[in-house]
Amino acid sequence: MAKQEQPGLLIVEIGGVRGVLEGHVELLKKHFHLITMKEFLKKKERLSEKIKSVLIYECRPVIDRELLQSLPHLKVIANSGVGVDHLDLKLISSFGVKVTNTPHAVSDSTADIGMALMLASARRLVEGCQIAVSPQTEHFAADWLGDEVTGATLGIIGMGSIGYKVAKRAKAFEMKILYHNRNQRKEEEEQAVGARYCEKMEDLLQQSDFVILVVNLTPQTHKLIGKRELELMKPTATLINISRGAVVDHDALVEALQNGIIKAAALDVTNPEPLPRDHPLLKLKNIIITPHIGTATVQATRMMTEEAVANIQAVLNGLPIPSEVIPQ
Ligand SMILES: O=C(O)[C@H](O)CO
Repeated sequence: MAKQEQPGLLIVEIGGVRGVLEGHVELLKKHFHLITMKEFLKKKERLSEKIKSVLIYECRPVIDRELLQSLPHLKVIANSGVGVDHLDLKLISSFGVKVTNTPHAVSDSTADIGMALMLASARRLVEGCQIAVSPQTEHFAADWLGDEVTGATLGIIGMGSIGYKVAKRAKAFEMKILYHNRNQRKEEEEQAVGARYCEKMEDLLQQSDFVILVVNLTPQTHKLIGKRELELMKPTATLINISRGAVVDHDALVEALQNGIIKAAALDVTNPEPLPRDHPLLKLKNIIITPHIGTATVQATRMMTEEAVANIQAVLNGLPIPSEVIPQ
């Protein structure tokens, strides 16, 4: 019997910052015949009929009308990661192509980064580290004190799977938990972690010592946090962003941090990434910025690839899709 040909999976490249991790290639090869974008562009005529799925690794914007037109048998674009703001969902769906993402794989590692940023900011870890390693340091004494998160109020904006994992961690730190969700109250999660729902985001902003952003980037959440929202926050409060940079108005944030409207910020995401090297946010002392490393763990990246494979297989075999993204 002739060996059945593996379905062709188009990926951007292998390795480097845009590519599928080298360590995951074997796993993918078990299920698919891998075709890199470079190979595809060279042999478009021959390969376009063979490709049924595309794997987008992290948030690389490579899907446009021209590519979609050149893949007549494409069934699914599997996004490795939860955020799909880099994809034009309506355009993709108009080609009859499904989009999937990996919300389960990313939730623990991204929630961990949220906690890490909160703790690092509260205890001024980066400044402390600089004192400890500076050649100028003669004795270990900082002329400042940090804050404890125990007993403080954490406001979670966006109680999805990552927001809930943040809440579970915050409960273990004995924090008071508030949350706001645009559409849906999450009563089960509320009870499990003892969180209080704020129907109005304004109430959460006014009451929280730490505000963490865990929403998807959509036209509704673009610049969700601007001058007005920052002014509602306590002057002693810290803003943490682990969602997408564009959820926060950066000019308003610079102003708020410079003028003591809020105490500090800790961002794993900015707009753009990276920020231009002369951006005013990079010059402030009361900010911590990390380079979008929410999912940058061995475990999460592996699970992301596995979850993407499961999604693709479900689409190709006409089975229920574990994580389909439906255009709103
Ligand atoms: O969306 C996600 O899952 C992360 O930000 C990685 O891109």
